[in-house]
Amino acid sequence: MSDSSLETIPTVDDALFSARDIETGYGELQVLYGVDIDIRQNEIVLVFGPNGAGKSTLIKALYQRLPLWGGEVEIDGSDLSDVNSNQMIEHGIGFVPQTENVFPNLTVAENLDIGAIHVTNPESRRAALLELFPRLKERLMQTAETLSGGERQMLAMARALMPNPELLFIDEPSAGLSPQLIERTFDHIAQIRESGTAVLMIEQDVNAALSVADRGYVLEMGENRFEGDAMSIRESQQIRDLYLGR
Ligand SMILES: Nc1ncnc2c1ncn2[C@@H]1O[C@H](COP(=O)(O)OP(=O)(O)OP(=O)(O)O)[C@@H](O)[C@H]1O
Repeated sequence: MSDSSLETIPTVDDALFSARDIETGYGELQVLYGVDIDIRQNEIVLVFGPNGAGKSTLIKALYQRLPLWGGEVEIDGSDLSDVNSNQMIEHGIGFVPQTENVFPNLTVAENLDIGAIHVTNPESRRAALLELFPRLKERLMQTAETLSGGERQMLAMARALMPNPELLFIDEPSAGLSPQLIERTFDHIAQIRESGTAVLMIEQDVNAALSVADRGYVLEMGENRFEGDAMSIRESQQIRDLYLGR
């Protein structure tokens, strides 16, 4: 399949993060067949595609929550093949999973403190993040289980941002949120980029995600199908018909 209206960007030569030929799966089931992803500094990159394409599998593999069967992952030129997911933050990469991304019985403040494990100046970092997420400031002593869905998503992002990662992976930031909250969540993701953290996100609400993304990759049946800048994707009739029809 090809789409002449979509500009294909060859390998990015100034990438902060690069993944090449990623292969993985579950038991006997191979899900990814040689996927490539590049992320530049201060860039929001969106991965989208049909259900079952392997998007969540990809983000888990890139964060080493799933063993790689093949391929290479690098940040700032250093190889991450032998780095486990608990050490990823030491290499400047944070992760906001779709579920179980906060400690429900702990307060907002305690959740942020837990995110501060590798932070040299946690007080000033916390203050900076509460500026970014003022809603959390008003709820510091409230337990995470009592937050609304949107507030919980903010807390999950703030917690992952405490160590000031260079790159944040976010799995389905809009999952379960109302349209108004979806818009606010993507505004926050744009602010995260402004504050100096690049973002790789997977998102079903592609139109909303493209409003802030710089580039996007379409994944289909475990392979790269298209890649391009967000405007090319938005303007591609073929991509609209194939992937944005809902
Ligand atoms: N833990 C697992 N064990 C076995 N197979 C799995 C597991 N998780 C996912 N799969 C399979 O891997 C394939 C890709 O799933 P994945 O969740 O990565 O797709 P996705 O693109 O994120 O889909 P969706 O948009 O529906 O969330 C699917 O066929 C799925 O059934």
